[in-house]
Amino acid sequence: MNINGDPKTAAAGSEKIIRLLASSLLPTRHGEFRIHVYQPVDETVEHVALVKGDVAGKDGVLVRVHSECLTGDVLGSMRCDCGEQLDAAMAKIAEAGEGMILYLRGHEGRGIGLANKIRAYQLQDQGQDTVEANLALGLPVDTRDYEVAARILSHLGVKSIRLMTNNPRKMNKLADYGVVVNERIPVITPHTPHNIGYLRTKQQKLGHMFDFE
Ligand SMILES: Nc1nc2c(ncn2[C@@H]2O[C@H](COP(=O)(O)OP(=O)(O)OP(=O)(O)O)[C@@H](O)[C@H]2O)c(=O)[nH]1
Ligand SMILES: [Zn+2]
Repeated sequence: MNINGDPKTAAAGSEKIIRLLASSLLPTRHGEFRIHVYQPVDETVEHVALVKGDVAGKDGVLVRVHSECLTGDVLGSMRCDCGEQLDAAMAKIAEAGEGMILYLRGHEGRGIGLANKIRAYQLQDQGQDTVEANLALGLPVDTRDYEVAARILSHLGVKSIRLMTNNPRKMNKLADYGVVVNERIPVITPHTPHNIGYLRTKQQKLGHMFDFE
């Protein structure tokens, strides 16, 4: 794999080439992490790896591959479970003393972007579910790609992971890029009247694994 994006080798294959742009310590509510900012060559989007402990050369590293959700992660929206999942994943990594969050930008709205996600919310307020709303807008249900996550894991020397997700398709998509996923660890957050419909649709139409009591 080409780590630093040497353009000479970029032409050799169709692999996405990533550059490590910057790194620093990052104290958080969940203790100290190291933040790395990556960017694929010829793209402007910046992705984040938030790492705790020494993960290089390790097997079974606890990993959350998190799709950016401005409304849930930053604004505390209760329409989805993203913000709480991110918090729960960081807490679990802190407890374990080792692991990482891969925060993928450009995944907003399962790939349709923020404005379209908000348009989809408007349709959901009129009775459509999260899948129907995307389709009604003439947009795909999920365009997310996980190659950059695989490249970052490889750059950081991670040998295999325990993936924190309720979405088995995410495991498969990472595996398609060569990531060895040893185990899926559920990230279940409490449901509320605001997100129960959304969670049920994810379970029924998108293959997410939840047990509703
Ligand atoms: N299009 C659309 N995107 C949404 C909606 N609600 C949340 N999202 C986006 O969905 C992404 C998260 O995907 P989810 O399907 O909730 O979960 P996942 O990442 O597939 O699976 P987990 O690992 O279990 O969280 C984030 O980028 C959110 O911005 C919605 O109603 N419509
Ligand atoms: Zn969300």
